[in-house]
Amino acid sequence: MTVQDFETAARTRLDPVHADFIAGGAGDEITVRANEEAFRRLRLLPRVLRGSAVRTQEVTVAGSRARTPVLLSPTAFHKLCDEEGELATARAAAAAGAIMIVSMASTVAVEDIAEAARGAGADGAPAPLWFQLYLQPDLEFTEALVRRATDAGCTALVVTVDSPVRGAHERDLRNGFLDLPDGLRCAHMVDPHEGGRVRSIAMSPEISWAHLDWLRGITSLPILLKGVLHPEDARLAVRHGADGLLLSNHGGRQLDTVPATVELLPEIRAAVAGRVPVVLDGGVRRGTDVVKALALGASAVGIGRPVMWALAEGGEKGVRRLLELLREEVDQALALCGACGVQDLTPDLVRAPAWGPPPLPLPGADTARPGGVVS
Ligand SMILES: Cc1cc2nc3c(=O)[nH]c(=O)nc-3n(C[C@H](O)[C@H](O)[C@H](O)COP(=O)(O)O)c2cc1C
Ligand SMILES: CCCCC(=O)C(=O)O
Repeated sequence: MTVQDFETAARTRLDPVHADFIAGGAGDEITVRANEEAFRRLRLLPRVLRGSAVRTQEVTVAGSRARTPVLLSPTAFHKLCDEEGELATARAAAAAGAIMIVSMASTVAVEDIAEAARGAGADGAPAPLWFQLYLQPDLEFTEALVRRATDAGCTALVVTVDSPVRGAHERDLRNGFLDLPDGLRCAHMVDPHEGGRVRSIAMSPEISWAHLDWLRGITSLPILLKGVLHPEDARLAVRHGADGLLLSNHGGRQLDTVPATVELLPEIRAAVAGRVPVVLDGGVRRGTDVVKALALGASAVGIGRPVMWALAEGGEKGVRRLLELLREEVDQALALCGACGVQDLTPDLVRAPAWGPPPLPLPGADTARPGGVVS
């Protein structure tokens, strides 16, 4: 019945160590909880008598058209949840017309995921696939991977920039979950030049804006930055040619105690001033969460853990059901808000507690947003 039900069901099927890997976050998991709590604290203020009989959920983000504003954020290791792994996920996403962001740490290669998605797209239309990248200090390797994703038909790159080092996942440390089980590997990290040796993904503190400039120079695909939280970095991202932001705190898995993403959305939107789309992920569990984020200016929202739970609970069918459920809930919320589609969702439909920017103005920041009503 609900997105949260998938977690309960999945836990009866998953190795508890793997369930902890999925559910867990960094440190005290303060940010993990904050993401969901922030959505619960927001209130919707609907409009009436607007004639909202015909409703659509279509969106276009960074040039990719989708039948739903809910996209699949990149999550690693789908074969922990289902034998078919990312193939099952891709078929379900394609059937729903949802954008799937393939993780660089996927257990199936992007070429095979693309083929599965092509076979399952509704109305013969290819479902958009994006590719998530951790920029590797080995630029030759990174460039080869970008080519692979491009040749496989991915229509955007999502560069994760919140991981100069890996977050401290204490559940995994306690459980001794430090490596993939035998037989599973990161499909993109197998090096054909080195006899099939599997490289590890480097989370590298040396990565800087210069690397982004380099990436901008080698690809014409749209580039979205995932994990920008500071408004000044949002401005810098635009200046460095980013085509969009995925406003994310990695589901609370990197720096603990950062704010909930939906709390930051108005500030980040103000910083980019409409120049690039902002997608949000973190804690989206209900159709009303989707509507709140869209009303506050997100172009789409991503879900991470729910996809893993649904995959563990019912494979491809599970993920299909998850996406259907969210479609139904979003449709219901749109109707009740008097909206025919995403374009009708405006900030006045949301009442927010007084979050607001820090007490001292940021240099150059737009500080004209008082607490209270978001407008
Ligand atoms: C099990 C798991 C694996 C993840 N793997 C990746 C990854 O490979 N790359 C990445 O950029 N983000 C990764 N993330 C973060 C997600 O893309 C996303 O930001 C987060 O899960 C959204 O929050 P939610 O789980 O509350 O929906 C992962 C998250 C989880 C839970
Ligand atoms: C190298 C795997 C990265 C997975 C990840 O990003 C996460 O677990 O949050």
